[in-house]
Amino acid sequence: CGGDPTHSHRRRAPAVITPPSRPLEWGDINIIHTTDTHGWLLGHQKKSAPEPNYSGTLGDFSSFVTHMKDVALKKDVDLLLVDTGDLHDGTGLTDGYPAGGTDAHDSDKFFAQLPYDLLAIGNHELYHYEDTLDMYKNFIPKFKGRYLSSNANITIPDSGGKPISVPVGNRYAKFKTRKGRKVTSLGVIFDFTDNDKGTTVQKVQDMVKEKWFLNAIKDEPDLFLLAGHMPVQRNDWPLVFNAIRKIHPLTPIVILGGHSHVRDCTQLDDRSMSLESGRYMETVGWLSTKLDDNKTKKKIDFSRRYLDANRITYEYHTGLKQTNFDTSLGKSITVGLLALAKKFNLGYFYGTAPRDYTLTQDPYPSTGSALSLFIANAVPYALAQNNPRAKIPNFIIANSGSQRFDIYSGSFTKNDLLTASPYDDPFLYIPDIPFSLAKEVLAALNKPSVKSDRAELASGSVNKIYTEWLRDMSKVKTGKKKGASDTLGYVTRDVSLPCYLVFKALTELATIKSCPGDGDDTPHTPLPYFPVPEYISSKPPKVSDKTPVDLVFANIAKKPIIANLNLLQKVKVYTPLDAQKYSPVLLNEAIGIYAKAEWK
Ligand SMILES: Nc1ccn([C@@H]2O[C@H](COP(=O)(O)O)[C@@H](O)[C@H]2O)c(=O)n1
Repeated sequence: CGGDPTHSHRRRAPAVITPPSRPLEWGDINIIHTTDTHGWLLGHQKKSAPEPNYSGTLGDFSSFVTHMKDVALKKDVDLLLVDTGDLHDGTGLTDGYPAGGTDAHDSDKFFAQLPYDLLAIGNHELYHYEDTLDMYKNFIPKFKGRYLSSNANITIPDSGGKPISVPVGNRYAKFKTRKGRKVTSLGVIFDFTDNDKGTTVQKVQDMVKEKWFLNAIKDEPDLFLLAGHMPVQRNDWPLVFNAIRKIHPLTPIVILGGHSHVRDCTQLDDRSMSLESGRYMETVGWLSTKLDDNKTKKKIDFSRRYLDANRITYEYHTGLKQTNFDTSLGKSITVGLLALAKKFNLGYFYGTAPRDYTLTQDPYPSTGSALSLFIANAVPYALAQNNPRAKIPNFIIANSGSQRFDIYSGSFTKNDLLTASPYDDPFLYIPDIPFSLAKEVLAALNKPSVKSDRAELASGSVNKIYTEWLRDMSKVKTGKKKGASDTLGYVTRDVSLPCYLVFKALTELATIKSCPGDGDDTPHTPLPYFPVPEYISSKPPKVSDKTPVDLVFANIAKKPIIANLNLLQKVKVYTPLDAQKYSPVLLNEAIGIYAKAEWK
């Protein structure tokens, strides 16, 4: 396709699903891993490639897990199911609830029907206090001590009404597998700072000094199973890993990470493996290990695989067919999710999208860019409706991370709107900003900074890790023979970069080794990729640099915008109180309002 964004036959490719290339390798302990599911529980429903690769529903996944448990029984080995967070925010099933409801309250009931052995909290469980409270009261108790939040707390009233801060889930779990192996588990989240009032996140570097932590890791299990919402590269895993290694130099350690939405695998040493399994129910992770007697430093045998989440994959690995694959639980989960979609009116029709709009397969800005559609067309249109300030020139800034998924040509529904743009954030404005200053703020926000990896993650630029992964992938030559029919999809190279440098115990530098061999279960041809800035803006108004404009921005960008306004001028000190509500229209309504008017 030569990078030509208008030449889009690649996106209209027929919806074929390539089967896996080879059977899974089973060990003594085997793990199925999900992460960052973000409400994609009915799977990816669009017909354009690569969406059919990810078309399995949570019901299909449930049937898969049931059959895999049977295979494990026959092989007489252990099989564990683990999730590492971010169940909220991402589709109509989580975000399309009627007024007065709570995000993911209904979809979580389906998730809880799966036999998860271990779960960890994600940052999307902490953006809104009411979501965390709902998890605390209604979801977490269903997992009987296996939902972990080692460093995340919620404040609730005690029996006398006094506020107390308690772990949202459990700090750690110790359990025995079916085969009687002892497992010690933690559930750690990165140093997240955008959490809501009434929730707290303790820095990982402080958590590892806590008495409860040192007590929890004191006795040697057969396996340390560390689940956490934290990328397996460029983050704080080495802090937890090193604390354990100090006491247990030979015990196998498996790390299951998340948050940056990539497929990734690293090894912190020869007796450990760290796996991250993508996002949005696109990927199901597989990790297996053959244990030894923990007497020598020799390499432990690990394998890992990234499965495309579809029925062809599930049937292939369970040796079943269309006709005998579905379990009654699996079927009832899918039927229940479809009923929820109906109840939330997710088929509500806004208009017909005239083409595909993508986040990274088209350049920004361009007519095919979903970011351009949002910030240059939809937001200015939606915010101008019934707005007394509409005649005052404005410059609108949003974080590109606020847009979460592509829009495909054809029917554009409430579910499509919420997958593309799920956040119900308000737009704020600061009046009388000279236009030249407004432009400087945007430039400053997008300036590459020399932030530490930890600060980068805390500031939400995890999107950068994901897009860098897409960029690296788009350069991979798959070596496909002419005429071969690899479909579009992820082409993971865990060895794509020699090694990332990470901070080890905050002082020493250490290298992290990528996992050997090919991780993808199904071969693909990579998608085209174009870079995106972290912040995007509306088209500049046709005014002079001195003209005062309304600087309008998405609520989540308030802190960095005010900080930059104060860095770039000294006439006035801006505070959060200077930011006022610009319009009753919320971020997740803008494209719908535009589509209703423009996409007949
Ligand atoms: N209300 C919100 C919450 C988050 N964002 C943006 O989402 C990105 C983080 O999502 P992950 O799934 O990667 O954790 C990040 O770009 C946040 O700024 C938002 O825009 N509004």
